[in-house]
Amino acid sequence: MNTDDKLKPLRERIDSIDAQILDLLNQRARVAQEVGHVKAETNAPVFRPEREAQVLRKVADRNPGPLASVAVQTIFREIMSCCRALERRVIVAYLGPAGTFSEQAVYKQFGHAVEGLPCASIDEVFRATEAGTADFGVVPVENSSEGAINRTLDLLLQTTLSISGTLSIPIHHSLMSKSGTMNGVTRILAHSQTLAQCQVWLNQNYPNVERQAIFSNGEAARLAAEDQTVAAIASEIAGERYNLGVVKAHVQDDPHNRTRFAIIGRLQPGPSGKDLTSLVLAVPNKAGAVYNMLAPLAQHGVSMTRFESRPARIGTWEYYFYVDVEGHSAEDHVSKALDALKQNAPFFRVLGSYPVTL
Ligand SMILES: C=C(O[C@@H]1C=C(C(=O)O)C=C[C@H]1O)C(=O)O
Repeated sequence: MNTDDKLKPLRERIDSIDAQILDLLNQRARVAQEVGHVKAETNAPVFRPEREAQVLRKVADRNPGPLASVAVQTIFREIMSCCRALERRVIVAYLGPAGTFSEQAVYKQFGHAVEGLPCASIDEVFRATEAGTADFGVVPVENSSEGAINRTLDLLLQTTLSISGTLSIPIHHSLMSKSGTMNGVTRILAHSQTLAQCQVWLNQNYPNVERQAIFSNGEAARLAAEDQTVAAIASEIAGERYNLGVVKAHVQDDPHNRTRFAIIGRLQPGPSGKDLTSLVLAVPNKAGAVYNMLAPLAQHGVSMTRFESRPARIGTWEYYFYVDVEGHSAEDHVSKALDALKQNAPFFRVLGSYPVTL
């Protein structure tokens, strides 16, 4: 038997399985439409991150292979995105233009059946979400090599929005230009964070080419497409969008470079069984204050997963502390710990409780 003869029955089996998958997908979609009708009657939120997190955890737990659990979750993320879009297409603001890592974060969290709303700054992402132009916003919170994104932390302090999720994505930067070479290039453009993340490599390889910080890597890529004297450092997705050639891939100094993003919105997700709570607080400037502030967490068996201090440039306090703890504020032990924290802290705000995702 030749190869084609051997493949024919296997392909027939795949065709018949595909027909069943298609049928099941549309059965699922029709149920999601019914969910949509129920929600519309009560004006209930379309996107329920705690439910989606549970669906994704369940498929990973049940997955017998040979497909990897992350692969199955990626597929189900998109299935849920399409089902959700039948209820209503959710609008998500992010730091634009298209092609930025923030846009990748939008798709990783919501799947591709959303309407992305590119914004010119982190401030504008908050504004568009607060004004209701967007249902949610996606903002960078911290980078593994460069630390906190201070503008986001400051805005989180003032906003009326809550955090309804966080996610982290690998950040791989490439040096790109229209010709795919550095011939004739006199300037390298990127966001200041990106230039900082690539500075050792740039010092070694292009010490004499001028570097210019601009508001986004996506914009750098767009400008490089228009100007032969400009190279951009950006994601390869941004490069593809603007038809750039890669001079050198992976030019970030840390190969494990990642950025964590927060989803902000008016929604306050319910408990999913595996959640985090983000809060911000301040303490008086005296000995032992931070120690005393955190004691209630240990007393109530609540683990802290993140602790970040930020000099207060706004408000009355010298430092604000951004703290993530395990659990949901609606859980008894967490709510008791938070009440006790509040007693010791002259400034205290829960930024949100939300499901843990990969
Ligand atoms: C179907 C629902 O609406 C959305 C879509 C979901 C899905 O496709 O499984 C899950 C949660 C919601 O974001 C629901 O709330 O159950």
